[in-house]
Amino acid sequence: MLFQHVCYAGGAALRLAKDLAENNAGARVLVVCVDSAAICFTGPSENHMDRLVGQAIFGDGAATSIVGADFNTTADERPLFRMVAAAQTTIPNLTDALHANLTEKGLAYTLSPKIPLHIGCNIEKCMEEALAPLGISDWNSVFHAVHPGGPTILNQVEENLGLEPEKLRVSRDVLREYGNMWGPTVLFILDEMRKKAIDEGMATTGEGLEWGVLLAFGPGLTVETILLKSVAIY
Ligand SMILES: CC(C)(COP(=O)(O)OP(=O)(O)OC[C@H]1O[C@@H](n2cnc3c(N)ncnc32)[C@H](O)[C@@H]1OP(=O)(O)O)[C@@H](O)C(=O)NCCC(=O)NCCSC(=O)CC(=O)O
Repeated sequence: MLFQHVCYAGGAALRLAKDLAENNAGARVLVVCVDSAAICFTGPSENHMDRLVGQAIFGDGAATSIVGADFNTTADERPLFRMVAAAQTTIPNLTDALHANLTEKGLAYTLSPKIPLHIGCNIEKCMEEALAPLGISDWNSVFHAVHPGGPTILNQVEENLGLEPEKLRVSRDVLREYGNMWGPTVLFILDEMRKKAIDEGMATTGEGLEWGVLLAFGPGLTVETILLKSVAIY
């Protein structure tokens, strides 16, 4: 069980499930990702404006996913995305930017106003590490499932990667509809993305594209990066 992983839990759980599935022939791993922002609810404090920010954007969420390797078409199994590679990176010297401590009063967190900038400055390196083996350097040629830590974080990712506005539409839609649900958020985004692809008659689950990335951020600052391959929609 992974617990208290907060915002990058969805990426970490998928990465771990991928390892388990690939190393246990025939295994199907049920990922259950649940977070409740109630654990960090506090009254307003002039000394902790960041907690007001969290209370404004955080939401409760739960999502599940089944992860397997060597899927079985005869059993009517239909994969939605393939996780080709997964990595966790810690951006150095930023342990104070975002941290959460379990206390008697619940989860007490600190959000530096500079989190969006820190993520923005480091995001391209994560993209390069994930996509260089495929020779991809045009970030608009892939689909993006980006954890929407807040609107400014998405703006920074968009700006630093030179993304067209449409690229983060699903991340923005999920943030607007449900809030930042911490770990489950990226699973909501993958689900919305493949539903949107079906509704809009696209060729693949990844907005009609072949390759994509899942990016989840959290305390550390930690970045979970998963290289995804979409699946054709028939
Ligand atoms: C909170 C916002 C939605 C507000 O956006 P707006 O465009 O309305 O306004 P803004 O960014 O100019 O900020 C308005 C005022 O709030 C202040 N302000 C913003 N963030 C603050 C923070 N963390 N602590 C204290 N003050 C803060 C600004 O300095 C500014 O003050 P003044 O008016 O005095 O100039 C945005 O700033 C945002 O998306 N921030 C990122 C939130 C975040 O940290 N998410 C990570 C959650 S954890 C997570 O999900 C994991 C992860 O992502 O790593």
